[in-house]
Amino acid sequence: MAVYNVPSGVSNILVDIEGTTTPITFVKDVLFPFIKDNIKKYLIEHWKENEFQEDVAQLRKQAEKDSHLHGFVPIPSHVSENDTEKVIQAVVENVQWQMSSDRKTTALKQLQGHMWRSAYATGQIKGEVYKDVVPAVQQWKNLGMKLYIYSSGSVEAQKLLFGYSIEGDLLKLFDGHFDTTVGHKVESESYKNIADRVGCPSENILFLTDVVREAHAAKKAGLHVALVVRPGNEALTDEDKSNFHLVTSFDQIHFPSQQ
Ligand SMILES: CSCCC(=O)C(=O)COP(=O)(O)O
Ligand SMILES: [Mg+2]
Repeated sequence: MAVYNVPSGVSNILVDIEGTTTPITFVKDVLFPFIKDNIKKYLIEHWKENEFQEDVAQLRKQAEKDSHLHGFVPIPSHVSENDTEKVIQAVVENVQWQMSSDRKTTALKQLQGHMWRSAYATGQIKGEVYKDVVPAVQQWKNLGMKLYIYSSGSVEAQKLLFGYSIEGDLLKLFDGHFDTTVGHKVESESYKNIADRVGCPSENILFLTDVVREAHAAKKAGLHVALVVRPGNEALTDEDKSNFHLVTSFDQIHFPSQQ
């Protein structure tokens, strides 16, 4: 795959996680099974905590919006102590249902981030990052680039993945983090919001992602985009390949001062 020569003027880089910095298999085979295996125990242990009650309230609101979807699971109100078991079971089933179709709702992602906290802190899970990521990002930082993460995973989940990574604490590499609270990744408005938040015109931002719909949304907002092709990522059509610059490794991304 060819080198991508980034146009001059780009000073900010926005980076996706799953399929871009990190193998999809890490998310599907490590992070998600942890949630499925531990959800019930977590709900019972954290039921009385304010943070958890807020998570349930958000899941319930999402469930109300989802009532038209096939197989959706409602979460009943918790009126008395007698309801606890019934509500816990509904939350378990709702989370399992959302995860079965890899939904990216903010409510689900917030709960997942909270659940992964102890697994990372105790070393049970370490965030995977492709080998080419850290050296390239360090070079880009040396060139004066600002680096931001934009993932459907909550900001807390992002910080856990990079803070407890197989390459150590990588958080100092990033200037900020965005999740779906800024808008969904397939909507072009989200990229305009990010450009506003970082105080940089869209045309000076490069977005790196594996997902074609995200690439189109960012392009529509005026960002430069490169599609990252990693093992196990979804296959691209010929049209996708002709619409975007493609890279298989971050070291194929060259800035004018490196050329
Ligand atoms: C960084 S949290 C774990 C991954 C995750 O839950 C997710 O939804 C990743 O989506 P992305 O936008 O990074 O492709
Ligand atoms: Mg991705």
